[in-house]
Amino acid sequence: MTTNPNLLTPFKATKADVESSSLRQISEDAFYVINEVVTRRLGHIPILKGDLHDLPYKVQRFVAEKAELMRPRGIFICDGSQHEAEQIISKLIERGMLTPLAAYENNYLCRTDPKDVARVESKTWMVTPDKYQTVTHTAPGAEPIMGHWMSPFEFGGELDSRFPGCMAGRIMYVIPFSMGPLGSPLSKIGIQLTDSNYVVLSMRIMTRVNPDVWEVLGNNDFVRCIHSVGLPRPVKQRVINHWPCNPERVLIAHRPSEREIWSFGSGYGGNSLLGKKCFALRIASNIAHDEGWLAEHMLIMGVTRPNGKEHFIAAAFPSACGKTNLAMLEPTLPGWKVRCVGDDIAWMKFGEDGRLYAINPEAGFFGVAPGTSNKTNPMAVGTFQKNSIFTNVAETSEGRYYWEGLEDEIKDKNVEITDWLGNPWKLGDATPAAHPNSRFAAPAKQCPIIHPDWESPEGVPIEAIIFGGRRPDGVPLVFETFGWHHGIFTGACLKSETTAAAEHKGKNVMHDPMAMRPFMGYNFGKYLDHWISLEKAPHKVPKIYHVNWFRKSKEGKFLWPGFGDNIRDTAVGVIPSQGSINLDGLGDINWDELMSLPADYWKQDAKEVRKFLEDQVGSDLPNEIREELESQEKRIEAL
Ligand SMILES: Nc1nc2c(ncn2[C@@H]2O[C@H](COP(=O)(O)OP(=O)(O)OP(=O)(O)O)[C@@H](O)[C@H]2O)c(=O)[nH]1
Ligand SMILES: O=C([O-])CC(=O)C(=O)O
Ligand SMILES: [Mn+2]
Repeated sequence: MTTNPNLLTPFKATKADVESSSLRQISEDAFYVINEVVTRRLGHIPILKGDLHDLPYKVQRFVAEKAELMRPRGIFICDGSQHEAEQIISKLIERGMLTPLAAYENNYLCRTDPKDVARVESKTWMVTPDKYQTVTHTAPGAEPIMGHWMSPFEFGGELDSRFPGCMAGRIMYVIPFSMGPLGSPLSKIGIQLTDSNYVVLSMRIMTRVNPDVWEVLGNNDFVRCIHSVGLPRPVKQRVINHWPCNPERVLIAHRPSEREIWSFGSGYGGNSLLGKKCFALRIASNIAHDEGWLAEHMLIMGVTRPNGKEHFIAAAFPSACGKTNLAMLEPTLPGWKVRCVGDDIAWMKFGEDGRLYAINPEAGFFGVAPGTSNKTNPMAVGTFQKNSIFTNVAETSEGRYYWEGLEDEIKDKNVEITDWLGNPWKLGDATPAAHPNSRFAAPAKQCPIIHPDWESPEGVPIEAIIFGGRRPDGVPLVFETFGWHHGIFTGACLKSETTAAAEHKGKNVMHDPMAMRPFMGYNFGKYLDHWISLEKAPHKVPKIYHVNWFRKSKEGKFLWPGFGDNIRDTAVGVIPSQGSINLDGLGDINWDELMSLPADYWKQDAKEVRKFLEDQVGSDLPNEIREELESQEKRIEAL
């Protein structure tokens, strides 16, 4: 394990920190009398499992001070074992929070409170002393969309009104986890405290939870993850579906320089599994900036060509825009093979040989359920046949999961279905059976096409980066960018239709630069500078492409079959000409409509892109990107 010097910086209290009682920490002096302090701080709180005094001192201190703050009825130190999971699962089945899906081995259904179904972007914050560490110098009147800043002072108040006593009557679980293979030079360790059993079970699938973490960690620093469902006992409001949460009081806040995450009020995936978006993207992008690497919202896949040569690709699409599906694609073209390394997050660092190496920091897939079927994504289906948790899907009376897209896989059309809300449901009903953002959490190692090197400590070498989104109009199926700067510019201009992955209503095409808009951990202008700075000797930067599987005809139909057909022969040139992409077996493809560049559309788009960059990145826009903007405008003007 290499030690990140930034993680070792002792806690520096600002004035606001000192004023916030939630942030008060055991002083460095107390460190040396830790046993005594830990014991005093814990007072009467019993340790239900594990021995706190066996853990590294910094962990003891963290656990003790947060237990003193949140006052759980007991502390449970997780070991991540199967036995531990089984104990928790049987308790939750008894309580009615989990339903076994009897048709499979060790698969469970969980229904949340219907108010807690997706990430809450409006309540997700970066807390930095200087506002411009988080957001760019936007034009007057423009509200920054990349990065959501809160001052430490305000944050102190928000914490104090939520966390003291918030775990009363509940157990505080201590989850040691590694993002990335334990001990890899690219991996990082976090400790999550949580009062949610669902989080414990899901973190076991999504990260590496293991007592070896304590040894690898030693006395180094770790990412501090504090999570509470925000409903201390005795509970005053009605708990729906045995899913405690506090939607009115949700807060997901990050202190990047302290490598600390505070999440309150939601039990849902991206808000509560703090290793994922909070750590592996928002905090890690800060660490990556300081250490010269990249933490991105990207899948990682290996594509083997008929000649036997394998190429690794990383691809960034916004939430619910097809990463899981592309990462596990089964090519319809004979002789091609895809193997999956990761489906959501890539940590990438240039190696000494100048190549860009990527690891998947996660250990599982937290994938969108609707639309996933044996027809569209048989490899995902193969992955979640056992040991998986399904959240907010429907179930059949035969003990199977059900969601939109599985209509053709139901053998008995009269089977009884219960929808995600727990109501009887039949095929053809107007309401959806599953929530559109319902998800499966499944261990990556169960994926039939998981890459043999997916846990390789040094990662896999990336040759190409793809950006993409849901663009119903104007944007061709695929194009290659002119080079590193033009590729970054293209990524910065990424747009996509909003989806059910967050609280946005309806389908609006929205900017989602680098597919990172909800996950930006620091100033987006500095982020672009960082990307630009990576092109230097001996780095061999990957080629950058843009794809759009989601273009629609005037009749509103997808022009491209998608899924398994998303891989075709290599395109030569910027936009491939007809005939250069193998379309065998695809039936009627309207090539001209799929690949056209409608001049009016692009002229309009160019104006909008300039306004977006000027408003949103303002004076932080790197010159290199401004130059790309100007050249692109000239090319579009000449269309
Ligand atoms: N038409 C069409 N739909 C697709 C395609 N790929 C994925 N989808 C659908 O888009 C939805 C989301 O796809 P995912 O692959 O789960 O998206 P993701 O990017 O991994 O999403 P996050 O986990 O939210 O980051 C699912 O309903 C898919 O069935 C495609 O090539 N064409
Ligand atoms: O964070 C989540 O809940 C799931 C996810 O991958 C995303 O939204 O991009
Ligand atoms: Mn995602």
